[in-house]
Amino acid sequence: MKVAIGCDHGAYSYKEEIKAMLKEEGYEVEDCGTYSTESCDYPDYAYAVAQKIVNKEADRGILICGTGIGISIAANKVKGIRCGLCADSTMARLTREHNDANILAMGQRTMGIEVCKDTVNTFLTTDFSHGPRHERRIQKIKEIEDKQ
Ligand SMILES: O=C(CO)[C@H](O)[C@H](O)COP(=O)(O)O
Repeated sequence: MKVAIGCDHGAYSYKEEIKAMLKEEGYEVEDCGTYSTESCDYPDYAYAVAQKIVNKEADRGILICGTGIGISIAANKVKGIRCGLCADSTMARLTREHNDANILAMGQRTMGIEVCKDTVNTFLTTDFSHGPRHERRIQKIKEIEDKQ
């Protein structure tokens, strides 16, 4: 599985730790930045990771900012992106099973690194549940996108 990862300055150290963990676990990782703690704008990295997903250059995305809020809002503006902001592995499991989320968002200023790592691992190893009710609801999300 190929994973695209991105962050802003507020989450640079977690991005580096998670990238190292994923490589150790055998994932192919594309680092979309940022590449330092210099102040930057989270929408730029949300867009970069989202483009990797919609262009099928990556299977899943991981985005991290201070809270995960801004970067998830930005990613969800891209048609075809379902970015779940998750604070633990239960949320990660449910956003895969119910929402078929293709990007996980988290916050470095709100979560511990070990919880983030568990959340990432659950997100990457949980399949969509494929129930008719979930598929119907995701179809309705797509219909909202098409109305814009
Ligand atoms: O969490 C975030 C967005 O939701 C950002 O990481 C945060 O707003 C950056 O703040 P600052 O520029 O003050 O470091």
